[in-house]
Amino acid sequence: MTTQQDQHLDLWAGTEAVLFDLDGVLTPTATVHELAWRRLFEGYLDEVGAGPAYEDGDYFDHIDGKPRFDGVRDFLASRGIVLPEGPLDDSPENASVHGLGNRKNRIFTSIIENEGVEPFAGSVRFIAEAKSRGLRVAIVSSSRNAPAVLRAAGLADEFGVVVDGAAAAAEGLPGKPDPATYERAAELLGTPASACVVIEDAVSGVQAGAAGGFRAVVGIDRGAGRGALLEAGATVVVQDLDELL
Ligand SMILES: O=P(O)(O)OC[C@H]1O[C@@H](O)[C@H](O)[C@@H](O)[C@@H]1O
Repeated sequence: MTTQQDQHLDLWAGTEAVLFDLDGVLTPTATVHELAWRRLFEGYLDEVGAGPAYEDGDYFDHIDGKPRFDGVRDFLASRGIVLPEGPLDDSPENASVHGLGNRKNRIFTSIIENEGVEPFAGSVRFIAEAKSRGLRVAIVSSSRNAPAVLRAAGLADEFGVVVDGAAAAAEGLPGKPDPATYERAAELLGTPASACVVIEDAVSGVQAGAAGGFRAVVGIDRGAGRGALLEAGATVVVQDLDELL
């Protein structure tokens, strides 16, 4: 149980930019990631006969919000399994960190292609409100699929700055919970961290925002749990961005 409480937040006063996580914040794709990870690890644990079985909590405890291959490593570590890294483009059939990550990605992209992506209506309204107030906006996502998800959701033209998993890897930036990707987005927008608000749904992402000295971190509880997000350093926790309009 958390002892943390929401703090007072006057959202618009003193805010010059909003840095949005993508999956679970603007689009319901966090649940698609969650499902793809479940299918991957249920299949893998079954294949190698390792236990304990994959559970819902595993996603939030070891994977949520982190870059793809960190998610593979951290989940396997929870079961005491260490696999070779393999090459970045390792075959999804191979039992390596990159092979398993690529296997998960094959599952994720096939779900997105079949089902499409509809953004959260409250988040679309929030982006419009922020822009109408003259605020700068950026995406900071651990996902290498962020540009494709933004396109599928019809949001690609809204953001001039997108720091995604591929950009972070190319620049050698550590992933969430490290604040480096958020700091890079603030730098690209030309806005000091103290004037940026971070919006996140994952514990690792809230930790990244809290560690970066940003003006505020808004947590959206899409399953991680209100207490866990406050404990991780969220200034306030909401169920939907509509609540802040
Ligand atoms: O495998 P991808 O698309 O590069 O993304 C990895 C991660 O991307 C994040 O945005 C999700 O919140 C994670 O839970 C996910 O595992």
